[in-house]
Amino acid sequence: MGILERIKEIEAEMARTQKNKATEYHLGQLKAKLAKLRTQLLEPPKGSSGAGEGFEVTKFGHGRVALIGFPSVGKSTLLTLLTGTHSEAASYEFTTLTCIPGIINYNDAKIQLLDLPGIIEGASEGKGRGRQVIAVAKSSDIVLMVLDASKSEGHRQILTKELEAVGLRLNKRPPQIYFKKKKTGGISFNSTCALTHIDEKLCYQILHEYKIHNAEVLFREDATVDDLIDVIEGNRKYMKCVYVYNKIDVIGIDDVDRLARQPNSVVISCNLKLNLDRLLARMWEEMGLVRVYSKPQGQQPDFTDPFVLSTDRGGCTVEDFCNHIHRSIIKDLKYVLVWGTSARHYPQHCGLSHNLHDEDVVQIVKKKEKEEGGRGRFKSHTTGPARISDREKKAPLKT
Ligand SMILES: Nc1nc2c(ncn2[C@@H]2O[C@H](COP(=O)(O)OP(=O)(O)OP(=O)(O)O)[C@@H](O)[C@H]2O)c(=O)[nH]1
Ligand SMILES: [K+]
Ligand SMILES: [Mg+2]
Repeated sequence: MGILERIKEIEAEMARTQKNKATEYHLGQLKAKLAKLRTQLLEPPKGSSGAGEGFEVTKFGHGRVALIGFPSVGKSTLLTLLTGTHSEAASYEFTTLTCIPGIINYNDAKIQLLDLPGIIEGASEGKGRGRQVIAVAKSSDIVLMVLDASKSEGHRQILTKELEAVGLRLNKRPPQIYFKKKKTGGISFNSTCALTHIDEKLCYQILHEYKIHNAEVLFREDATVDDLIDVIEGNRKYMKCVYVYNKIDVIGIDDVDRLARQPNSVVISCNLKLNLDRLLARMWEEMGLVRVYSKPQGQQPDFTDPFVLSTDRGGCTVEDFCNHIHRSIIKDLKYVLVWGTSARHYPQHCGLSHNLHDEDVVQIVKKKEKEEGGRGRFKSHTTGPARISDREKKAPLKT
């Protein structure tokens, strides 16, 4: 029997099993079996790179955003509007058949936006180009789930389920479960709080399903069986997702209002170019990018050309910033001077572990160099965090 048939069989068995205390262990075991099969399904066929023809797009810019949605919700129309790169749009389904990249210039950063074919229910099991599309989504920093505001609200759940089936977790944080495989010693099971979804026996049973007989498990929250399986599998990807309801031009104002109030949602109309600026701002927020402007001694920082750091990729400390410029900088570094919201006073002398904020200005002071005086626009006696205003960015920084 193939993997897909076995998945179907287990799903059918789960559907006909009543949920109660007596079936809890059996259902837990089925969940673990299902998760194992889905992981197997994700392994690329032997001899292939995994991406598939038309989907191998090189990463570009400071971040990558994927457009995921059912066919004809307006993904290509949106890409064309936001990036200026033309992607064919039409009223028939599956107009887009490959991955089409475009670039958004926002806040002096470059963000790669990817248009993708529409996906449908069953995509995670290989329907349509579902597997390739989801692989691209996984390679992104955030997902924009594009939905047709005039269609069923169930679409959001269907797509979320498809993405979850391949190990994507949207707008969730990893479960607070410590898990470590051991060579000997059996299973040690502990928790720091009361557990209402799982007990020692069920935990053992799931570990047994994975043929794990020696391990340390510590629950730091009231987690579920699904959470435990996620931690054991260890291959889950936790991503931010913004739900983008397009085509609000064809629905009533009450419905627009209701959709706009859903969590993590933005309502737009590509046809009327409505609310696209809000969508970009939201995308920027979720990406958590940090722009740092480098200030050479005695000169103005270049406010048009930031170094862009990311908490998810690499981190945002002074050390990360230095390494971003050049690996050799750290060995000659004495300290850095920081202006911006991360500084307690201007300029603050900071070491490698200092966390930088978006729009900070940093001057590197090398071991031999003399530091710059505290005079000028960002005075050293300035107290409290303050954003460097747009006006200050434009005005010359006296040094
Ligand atoms: N009323 C309305 N129609 C829109 C809007 N945006 C896009 N459309 C229309 O929706 C249809 C589908 O648009 P596409 O951009 O091709 O959608 P898609 O999601 O890329 O579709 P596939 O590539 O087939 O998955 C086209 O006829 C668009 O003109 C909108 O804001 N309002
Ligand atoms: K279409
Ligand atoms: Mg399209």
